[in-house]
Amino acid sequence: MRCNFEHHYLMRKRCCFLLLTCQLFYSGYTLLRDPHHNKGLAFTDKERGAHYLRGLLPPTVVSQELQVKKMMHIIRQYQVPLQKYMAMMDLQESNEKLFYKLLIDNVEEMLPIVYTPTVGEACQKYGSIFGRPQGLYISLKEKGCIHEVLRNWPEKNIEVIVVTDGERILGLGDLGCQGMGIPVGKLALYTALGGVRPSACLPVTIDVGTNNENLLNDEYYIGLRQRRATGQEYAELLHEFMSAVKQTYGEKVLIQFEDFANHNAFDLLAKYSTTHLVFNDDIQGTASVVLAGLVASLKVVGGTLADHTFLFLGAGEAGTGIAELIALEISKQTNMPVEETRKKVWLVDSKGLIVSSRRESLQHFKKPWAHEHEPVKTLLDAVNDIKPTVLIGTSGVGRTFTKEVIEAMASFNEKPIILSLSNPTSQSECTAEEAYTWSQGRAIFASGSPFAPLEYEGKTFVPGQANNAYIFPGLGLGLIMSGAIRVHDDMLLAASEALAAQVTQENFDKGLIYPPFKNIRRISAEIAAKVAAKAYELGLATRLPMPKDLVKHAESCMYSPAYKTFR
Ligand SMILES: NC(=O)C1=CN([C@@H]2O[C@H](COP(=O)(O)OP(=O)(O)OC[C@H]3O[C@@H](n4cnc5c(N)ncnc54)[C@H](OP(=O)(O)O)[C@@H]3O)[C@@H](O)[C@H]2O)C=CC1
Ligand SMILES: CC(=O)C(=O)O
Ligand SMILES: [Mg+2]
Repeated sequence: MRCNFEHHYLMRKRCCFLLLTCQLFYSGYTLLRDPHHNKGLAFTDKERGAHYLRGLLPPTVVSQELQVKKMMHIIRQYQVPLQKYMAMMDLQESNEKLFYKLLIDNVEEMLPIVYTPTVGEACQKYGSIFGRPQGLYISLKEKGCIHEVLRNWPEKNIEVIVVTDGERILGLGDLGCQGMGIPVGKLALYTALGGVRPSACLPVTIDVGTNNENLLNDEYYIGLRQRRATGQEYAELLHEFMSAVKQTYGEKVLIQFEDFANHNAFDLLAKYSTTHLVFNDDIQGTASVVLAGLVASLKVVGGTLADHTFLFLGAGEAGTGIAELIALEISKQTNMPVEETRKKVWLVDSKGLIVSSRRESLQHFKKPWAHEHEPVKTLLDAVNDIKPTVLIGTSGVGRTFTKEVIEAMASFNEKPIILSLSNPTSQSECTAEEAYTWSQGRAIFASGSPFAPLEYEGKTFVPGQANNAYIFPGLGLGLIMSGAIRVHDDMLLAASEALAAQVTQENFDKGLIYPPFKNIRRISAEIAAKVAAKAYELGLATRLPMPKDLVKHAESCMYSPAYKTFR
């Protein structure tokens, strides 16, 4: 479809006029239906009088706290997590401040609803539960006019974009256009966990089709009904998008690539990391959070990172991204070249252990991990041969850490470190219960999606959540507040260090290697401060001069969900 520029110009003029008239008569019924300003029953009598709300609300006036309490009561009555998700999305669309207040005040309870695992189910069923559209859909139909499409978005001062093409949604595969739930969910966390203003956040889904036959045959599917565009057609659409974003929002807008398939993810990151403020959360955010957990766990297992041996199940974005950051950190600590430190890390993919005899047929991101070793087919054999101290699941395939695998880990490690990172819960390589039971309570365990605390032989274990949600909100805030123009690996290391430093003895005593999410805003401020400091140190910051107290500055930048008083 071609864009008619003249028509678009006239439409924009009309919109500006409407906007002005909206501002002039921004009251009454319209005000109640504007999610950014609506306060529902919390409008005071004075506000009701001044803004033509009399009679549009029942007479009682309640506090925001009571509204949160009532909403939580309603949400807790839903038995099905997807119903809770839909209630939350309705709230976000009707009263944004109440949505964020509720999410911030009940973060541990609500994170599994707006994020993994429930967001995965929401994406699978997005077509059926689709109500009001959230985010911006850029499909092949928009080719040639993406710049104009971006201008249709109501907010102009965008600071963060989370973009997916829906091809690898969590461990659920290709969900096409229905992947939109992921950018929407991630950006809700940017605000709730990192304090970035909601109006500065833009969720985007690039729709180039889907290869998911079920969706193509689903009458409720909301995306393009065609197989995925690839090659030049794909690259051109992505390039137009990346250029249009920079043209529209400037070079300081942060673009987070999320849940792209690995055959595009690495290339997109390499291509745009020198021209845009961009990072890939699955490769880099995940690496930073896992490194933090590993550094923290050294306090329990002892030794340095270099004393450990790491084995991954899954050698894609998450696996090789984490592997590289571990190797980089060991290299920094030991002054050994990274080519040497990589030898501490082994990866298994769907064909077995990655070894030198497979080098020729390996994708480029696996080649650095093809060490000298006999071919090994199964994970169990790899565990028995390599004898890792740390086992990390990034395969996207559930229940692949079998009893035999975990028992083997526990047979040569006093405290085996076992991380099942794959999401959602159904794809986790093992459950918390399996990790603790099969290791006789000795495993140090964390998972990508949350597991409830459990008892084993009279002791309560609290499984931690190793999820990039600890990192990207603080990382993003640090980049934004320093006006950074590029993401550098040292910023990921700084974020990791800041997170590891937040784990307390009390957390360790419960078996945690991450601090609880209830303190996440303070943690994000610490991460943001360290990231911003690194941006200034590297000469990549543009907001000068550097504030004296970066943690305080980060806190002062954070969005507050408290209602404002209207005159
Ligand atoms: N906790 C967190 O914060 C995060 C978790 N994740 C999760 O990690 C998982 C993987 O994501 P990502 O790395 O991006 O995906 P990729 O598709 O890039 O990589 C998956 C890897 O797993 C391998 N694999 C698949 N099936 C098997 C199997 N049966 N046995 C051994 N290896 C297998 C693939 O092998 P091959 O290359 O041979 O096909 C590939 O190397 C997802 O479930 C995702 O949700 C991702 C990011 C963050
Ligand atoms: C957490 C995340 O980014 C993923 O599972 O893809
Ligand atoms: Mg992801």
